[in-house]
Amino acid sequence: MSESKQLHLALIQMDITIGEPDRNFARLEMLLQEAVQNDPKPDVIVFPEMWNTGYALTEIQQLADVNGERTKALLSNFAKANHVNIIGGSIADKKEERVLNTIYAFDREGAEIAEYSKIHLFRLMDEEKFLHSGDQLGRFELEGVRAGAMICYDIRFPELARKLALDGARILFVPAEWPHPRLHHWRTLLMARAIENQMYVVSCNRVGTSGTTSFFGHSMVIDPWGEVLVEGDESEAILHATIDLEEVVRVRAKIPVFEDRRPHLY
Ligand SMILES: NC(=O)CCC(=O)C(=O)O
Repeated sequence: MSESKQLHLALIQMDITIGEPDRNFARLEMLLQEAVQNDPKPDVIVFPEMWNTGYALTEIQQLADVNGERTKALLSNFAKANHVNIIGGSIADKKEERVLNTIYAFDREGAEIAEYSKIHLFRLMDEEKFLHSGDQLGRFELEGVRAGAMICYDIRFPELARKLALDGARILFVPAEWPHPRLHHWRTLLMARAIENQMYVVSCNRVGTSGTTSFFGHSMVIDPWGEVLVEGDESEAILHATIDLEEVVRVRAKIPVFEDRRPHLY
């Protein structure tokens, strides 16, 4: 029987004010302080996609965080001061003249453990007109366990999640700004990624509205058997769940999907 490896998670399902990074930084700092007051204290905190600017794409060149410096300073300092891992949602960050949609993650000592820029840009929200796509996978180690990161629209690409799982990921983080009317797609795709890869999926979606677009939250933690451990509604909230990463090993032993694959046929 394997030992358990528990992690307490906090998902900050926040509203985002479009085009106002100062307000969003202030709001996030307040919610981070609230998240670490929970009993049990979280081991990992996660938040949504593009939380610094929202989809202010026509002004994104001016608003994006240059080299992610402001974001990295806040998240690294907070992680170290509170001895907590942070999977920092994603931000609009500017590298030279290019704006990307990037996750920065930090360990309990405040050291950067991951940087992943969204690979698949979402045309329905004009991302491809204003953003550049990343060209690296979101692979990293969290508390000695392999983990993966994808951003929002990326979850429509099962090959990407499978690649991360084949590389050993036991937990997949998914920050998002996923709006109505596609709640059914959001829930089904996240559950499929968890069940088919027999891994934890930790998704954090924003709430609130931007113009005529309304974001539904429904952040979820899904276990490797496909059970939903926690799910938000449409209001701002900090969601908590405790996971046991050894459950991935148990589920993979019960139905050995990874041993039964026959990739030479497909
Ligand atoms: N921000 C996004 O990538 C949104 C993706 C989305 O809404 C979808 O349906 O896919």
